[in-house]
Amino acid sequence: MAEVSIYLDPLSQPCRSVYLFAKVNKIPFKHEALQLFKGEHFTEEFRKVNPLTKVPALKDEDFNLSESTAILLYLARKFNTPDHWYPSDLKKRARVDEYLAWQHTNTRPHCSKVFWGKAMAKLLLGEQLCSEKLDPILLQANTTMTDLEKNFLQDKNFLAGDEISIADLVAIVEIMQAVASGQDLFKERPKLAAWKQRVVAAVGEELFNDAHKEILAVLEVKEHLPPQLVEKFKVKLALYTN
Ligand SMILES: N[C@@H](CCC(=O)N[C@@H](CS)C(=O)NCC(=O)O)C(=O)O
Repeated sequence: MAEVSIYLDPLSQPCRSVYLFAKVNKIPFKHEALQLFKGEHFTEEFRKVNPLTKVPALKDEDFNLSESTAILLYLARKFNTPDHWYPSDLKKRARVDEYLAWQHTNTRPHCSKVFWGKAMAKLLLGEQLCSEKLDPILLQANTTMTDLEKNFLQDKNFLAGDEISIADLVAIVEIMQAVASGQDLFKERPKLAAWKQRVVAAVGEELFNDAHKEILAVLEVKEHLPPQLVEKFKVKLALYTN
């Protein structure tokens, strides 16, 4: 049986959740490293794997799959990972599904906007967005953190129950994107910070740090981005943070 190929760039938060999940579960896979900052996701070769030109993407023989949450569930089912990641119990599974659905319009865009408004703006324009634009973005991200704590984490160890699940991986990587831009969303949130430590312990500190080392150094990126990419990114920044 041929190995599954997974296309990843660690600067991408959904790539990190897939990477963490595959590694912590010792899933054998061919790591296809793509660099978004070099525009490597626009090659003809990658378009054949994912015509949407986004990472992560998976290739399993003649089967191609995009979307991190679909990829996570595919890997969980194909490799029959321990039950706690995506519980077979109806209600426990529904809790994971509930978070995976919610995050698409909450944690994901709201933390990502912090990253674009701070880190990407610095890389593209030399400085973070003005406070008139950034303040509402930060307010939205903080409101989402409150919702996450109150409605999902509550008094449990992890977001969907007392054991770690796919929901925790999908959440932590998004929050870390804001942290990497210099916005520590865990600050003054001891409950959320304690949850983060439990997630780190569950996946292993070494693996967690390995997955996050590039994004945590993103502000030190000195290399020049290809000019066509800078133009694309500037359009996204303007649209995304308006
Ligand atoms: N909903 C998708 C999001 C994928 C996505 O937006 N990936 C970004 C990196 S975080 C990407 O590949 N961006 C490249 C581009 O838009 O040019 C998932 O969860 O996999």
